[in-house]
Amino acid sequence: MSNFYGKVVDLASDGRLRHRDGIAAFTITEVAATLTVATLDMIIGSTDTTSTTMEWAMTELLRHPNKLQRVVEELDAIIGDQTSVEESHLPRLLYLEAVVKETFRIHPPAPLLFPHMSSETTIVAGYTIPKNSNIFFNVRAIQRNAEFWEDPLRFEPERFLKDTEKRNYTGNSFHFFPFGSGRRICVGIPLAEKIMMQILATLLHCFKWELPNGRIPNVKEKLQLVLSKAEPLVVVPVARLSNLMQYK
Ligand code: HEM
Repeated sequence: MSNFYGKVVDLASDGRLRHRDGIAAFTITEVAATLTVATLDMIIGSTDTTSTTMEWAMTELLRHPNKLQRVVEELDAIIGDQTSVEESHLPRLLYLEAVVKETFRIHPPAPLLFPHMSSETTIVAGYTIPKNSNIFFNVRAIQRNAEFWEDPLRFEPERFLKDTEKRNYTGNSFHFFPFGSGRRICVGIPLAEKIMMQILATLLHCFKWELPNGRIPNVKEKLQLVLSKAEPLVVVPVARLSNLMQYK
């Protein structure tokens, strides 16, 4: 993934990045080719990951009505029913943020991150990893490991309300890193975070979500490009705001 960023890093690190008047220089062909790849990276990296996580978050909330109720109460307290969700509301939606993080913990869209390669032979926990090995980090297994997480399969957003400094997306905690870590960490984190919060807040603020025949959605997974739901979530939206102008 992301040959553009890789190319810049590689050229810079082995001194091949040309400079003109002190500014890094590329030919027009390099710019066109790398921008195409970078744009594809952005589209592939951003669409399925966010839409899948949205579906998982809704699934978990519908399976846990008391958590859903807490989100709705927070939205009502902070936004009310006379206005729509604005970007300025998002930093105050702390419980919703915890819901998003807990969703990323249990259902990381990229369960093995993206493949990495060892640049030299190294020993980790007594195992020798030869140079040029393909390495996959099983972040899904780590984030469900009972050694690091109490009752790891339970959907419990409250765990992210404590210790918020450590439990963030920076990749500095090796118990929670759905966006990867280090120099190839996802470049879209701020955007992904905002999209998730804005869309989920809007969906849950504007509508009450009902399950056809009251059927509780299951959590069966299917590994495609991302780790998605095996069966799509089917829900029925019902308007819940008294101010109908909000739906125009
Ligand atoms: C739910 C949302 C997202 C998740 C879970 C996610 C996850 C990831 C992961 C796991 C990586 C690889 C990190 C590694 O191997 O260490 C990555 C890389 C990347 N992501 Fe995302 N991503 C998301 C959204 C986005 C968005 C919104 C964009 C762009 C607008 C984006 C663009 C990229 C790019 C360009 C890379 C490659 C960075 C590099 O190789 O240097 N992603 N992402």
